[in-house]
Amino acid sequence: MGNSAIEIAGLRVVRGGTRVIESLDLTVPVGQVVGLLGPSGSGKTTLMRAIVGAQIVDGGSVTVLGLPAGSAPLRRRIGYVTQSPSVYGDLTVTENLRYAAAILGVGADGIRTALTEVDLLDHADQAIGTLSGGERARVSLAIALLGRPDLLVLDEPTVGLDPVLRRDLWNLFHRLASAGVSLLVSSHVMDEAARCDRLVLLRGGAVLSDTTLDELLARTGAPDAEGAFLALVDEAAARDAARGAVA
Ligand SMILES: Nc1ncnc2c1ncn2[C@@H]1O[C@H](COP(=O)(O)OP(=O)(O)OP(=O)(O)O)[C@@H](O)[C@H]1O
Repeated sequence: MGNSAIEIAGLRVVRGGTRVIESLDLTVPVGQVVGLLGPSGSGKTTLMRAIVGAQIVDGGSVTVLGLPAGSAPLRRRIGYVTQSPSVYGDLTVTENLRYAAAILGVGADGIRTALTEVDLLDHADQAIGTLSGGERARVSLAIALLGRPDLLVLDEPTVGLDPVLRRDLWNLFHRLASAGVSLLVSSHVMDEAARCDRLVLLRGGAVLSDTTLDELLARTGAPDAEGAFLALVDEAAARDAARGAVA
């Protein structure tokens, strides 16, 4: 697997007859927090689905932890949190974790560790339906952490969270990365870019840029990630227009 958690070459995805991703190449290094940023509809969720093996792909290769995406041995090694996580509202936090833990063969200690990591021990016996949105989001993350995954794929995990919780979660992501976990975290909140080791900017199903925030700011001369992203979008649109003029 070398130093890459994810290697994607020439990925092509068609959904509902629409070409959503066209020839996408991407490398996600091991032990880093990589942000996947881009406007609504740019293909973030589709790309994540392809990485976790939940998306039929039409071409290219997706290699995850050295294995083809979707391989059975990867199931335990990847933690995936979707935008609408499925937890059982009438069960308690612990009961939900116990259910997932039984599938993964994880014991009571593992449940306690996961709850501690997301700071939910105080809510362990509370029914999911009575939790706040932020608490519920952390239950999903705790479930994803249960199998001690090598790769975490998190689809907008901080949506709707207050600034304190968002900061705490990003601190947790970096603690996990320091322990060797690789994280791919999508967001369309550009101020979260500053918290990532690397940034992948998507537009129209293609990678517009894959670099560090510092390099991105230096390259575009923009004051922040949002400005840099807009500069790159304008640059790409100008290129598209020039190509159209030649054709
Ligand atoms: N089943 C489908 N049929 C047709 N088009 C689809 C289907 N699923 C997704 N798409 C289209 O694929 C594109 C990418 O969707 P995707 O959910 O990956 O974007 P996203 O970047 O995650 O968006 P958001 O930030 O809003 O969650 C969108 O234009 C969407 O409308």
